[in-house]
Amino acid sequence: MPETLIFIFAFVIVLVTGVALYAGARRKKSDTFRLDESMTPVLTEDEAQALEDAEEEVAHDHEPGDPELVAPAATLERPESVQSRMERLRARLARSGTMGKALLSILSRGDLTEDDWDEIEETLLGADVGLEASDELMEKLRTETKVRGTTDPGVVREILREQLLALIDPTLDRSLDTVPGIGEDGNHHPATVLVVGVNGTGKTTTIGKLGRVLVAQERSVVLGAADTFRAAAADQLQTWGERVGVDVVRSDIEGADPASVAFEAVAEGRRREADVVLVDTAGRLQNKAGLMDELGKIKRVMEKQAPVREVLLVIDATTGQNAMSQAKVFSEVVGITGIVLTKLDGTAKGGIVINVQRTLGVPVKFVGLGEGADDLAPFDPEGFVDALLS
Ligand SMILES: Nc1nc2c(ncn2[C@@H]2O[C@H](COP(=O)(O)OP(=O)(O)OP(=O)(O)O)[C@@H](O)[C@H]2O)c(=O)[nH]1
Repeated sequence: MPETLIFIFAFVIVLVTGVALYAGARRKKSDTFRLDESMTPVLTEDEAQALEDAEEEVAHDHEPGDPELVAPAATLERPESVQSRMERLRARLARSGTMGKALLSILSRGDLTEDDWDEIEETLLGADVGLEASDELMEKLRTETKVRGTTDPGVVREILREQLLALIDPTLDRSLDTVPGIGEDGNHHPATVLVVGVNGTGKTTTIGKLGRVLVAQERSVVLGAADTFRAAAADQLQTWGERVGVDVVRSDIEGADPASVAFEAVAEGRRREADVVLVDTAGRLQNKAGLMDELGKIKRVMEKQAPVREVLLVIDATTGQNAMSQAKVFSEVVGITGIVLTKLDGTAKGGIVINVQRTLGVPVKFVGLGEGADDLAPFDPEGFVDALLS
């Protein structure tokens, strides 16, 4: 009899545990849960004060429409490795390089006349290299071709390669700082990346693609949809996240405070000890003061949680001079640490790489080379120059 009782008791325990585990697993797979007080980590006194200040600043009330965390769906894609995408995208880079081939053909004529040099200048300006960099390059080419005194295509190619590479500066640090750290308070600080730029340049797409690069490198990522100006931008970001299992912090209210979403995204990154938090922004160029207020507030509020390690400016390579003036405004309102040049697949004006770097004094770190999910690659100066001259 006691054996029967023990058996019934054990059976009931197994049954109850099984039901609890099943319910937990279901919740994990499909819940979209709202951030609430119970998820706030234990904080030091200073930190609690800092969070309180930040929360005041973003009028953080946890009302309907406040930022919420959206978990990804179950079926995941495997993003392409960085090495493989660089090999695949090399041919697309060559399309932006008609400039290289045109220069080679003029320089190989030998005994260049002033008309030939005018043609070289036109080619450089036409490829968006910019006046200052074009003058500098022509000066170097004049000297080098004279010193080496040859029209041998191999030597001319070598001279042009050296000089283009010098202008792009292979010594610049093009890495993206994505290593998390521990703050002075002893808490986990994810590496946070703020992405800015004019609407339509490809910010949301770039964040989605960048998330995939990081997932391919086995980093844990949280996305923040702080482009609350356009509701579809958050949906778009969520779709990118869902494809590779990355969570998105977003608000359902169009026009919600973007700083509040950015704050919650970094807070969530801290809570789950994520490696990287990528934050999307709206970047309407209504006026410089408005932009400065908005981006300044977003950055300030994020920094209450963890230092903003990178501010990436996304520029559309097909918009030429317009892109340059937008870039200047953004770099004046928020310190830029790197440039992402998108749509390089859609232009023959690859010279903009040189122009934008010189104008802003920060390196191009990534290039967008198509609308495909893995059509983003780290910028490699040597590969770029070789593609221009191939
Ligand atoms: N060909 C090509 N298209 C790109 C590239 N990057 C982005 N796009 C396209 O550019 C368009 C705009 O991209 P979004 O990511 O929505 O731009 P956004 O800057 O976030 O725009 P807002 O949300 O309005 O601020 C989309 O159709 C993208 O597919 C690229 O490298 N090459």
